[in-house]
Amino acid sequence: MRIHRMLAESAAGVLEQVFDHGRVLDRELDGLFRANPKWGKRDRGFVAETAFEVTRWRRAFAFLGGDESIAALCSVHWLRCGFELPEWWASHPNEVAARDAELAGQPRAIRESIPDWLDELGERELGEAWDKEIDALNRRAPVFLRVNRLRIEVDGAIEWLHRHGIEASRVPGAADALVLPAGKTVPKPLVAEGFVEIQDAGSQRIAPLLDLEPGMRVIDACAGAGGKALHLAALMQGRGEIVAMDISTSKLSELRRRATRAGTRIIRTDSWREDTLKRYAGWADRVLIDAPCSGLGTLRRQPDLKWRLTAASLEKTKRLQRRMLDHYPELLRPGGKFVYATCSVLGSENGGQLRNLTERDPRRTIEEELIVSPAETGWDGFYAARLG
Ligand SMILES: C[S@@+](CC[C@H](N)C(=O)[O-])C[C@H]1O[C@@H](n2cnc3c(N)ncnc32)[C@H](O)[C@@H]1O
Repeated sequence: MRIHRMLAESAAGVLEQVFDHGRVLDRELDGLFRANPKWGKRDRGFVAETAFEVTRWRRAFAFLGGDESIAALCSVHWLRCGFELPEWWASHPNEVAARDAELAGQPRAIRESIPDWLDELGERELGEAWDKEIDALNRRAPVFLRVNRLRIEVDGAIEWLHRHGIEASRVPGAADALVLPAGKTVPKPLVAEGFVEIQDAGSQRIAPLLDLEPGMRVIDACAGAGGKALHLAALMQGRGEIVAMDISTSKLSELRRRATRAGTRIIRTDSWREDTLKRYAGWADRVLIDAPCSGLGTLRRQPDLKWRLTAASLEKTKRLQRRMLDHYPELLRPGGKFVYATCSVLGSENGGQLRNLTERDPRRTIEEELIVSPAETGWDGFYAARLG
């Protein structure tokens, strides 16, 4: 197999942005593909796969190639995929295959390609379980869909996808979820029809924890582009009121677009302002705090996170989580309930935060707790708990 020069250089350019300038991998690839609309599916696939796999296996590939440069890391990836390295490419590492056998004997941080500080933190917080969780978080994730039950039933969705040549299967443990075969996805125009949303099965476990009833008033306090808000609307069968809040107005406009597509009219967006807490105090039956977090549970889909995250940024995020837990429950009416959720596998962002809260505020009690382990489920890692 031959490597096309422009594609190889483009992949290396993306990696330079990610590794040297802390940019977000997905966004860099999106920008690149928008700037090169003539690239075919295979071209885009080659660039995306190179960028993702080199990001995921940065340290292991540096060990295999004996060189940390982006050119060498790409070479290792291509050699392992069976490509011939072109003579114009800057790096031609030797003995990659021979060093493969030695990789298994390297420290976990190298084998699993994570920064040392993060490996130490994972072990401190998860103990023995860290080994299998980080292994699971380094696997490639399949695409999961959530069937939009406002528009179609699960069997109907399987049938509809089949008619479009996509074989989807049910996911035990996640009622509205479907999974696609490895490497398959749903083309954008099909998603635009509103019958399904792309959403990991682990993420689909969060909204049901709110214990909703049609007609309730719900605040999704960190709604982002609405992955969970749309699910809440479906669970409420289109009856009641959902106020989707976020500090990002651009995410909320994306949410409005998705809500229209999904055929729900009960979601209203309202970006956080100084007086938001006061205006909505005591208003909601349910509040979802889907807090900003390290995102470590989603490393399969965002391997660049591990190179951007720092101990200092993690501490800052935890302080924000704590502030949210101190104030956002004020949005509840007396007797209302809230769910705190993260896509992290770290106890200190999850149960640790809630145990601190219940010590600070004895009125709060944990009613139900959910831990989604990537190693046990093959889904992204999530944590959620409902508090009364
Ligand atoms: C985990 S993401 C939410 C994902 C979203 N709920 C979903 O299911 O797609 C966390 C969100 O919190 C937002 N955020 C950050 N700081 C915030 C704050 N102080 N108050 C409310 N939202 C905030 C971020 O913009 C981000 O969209």
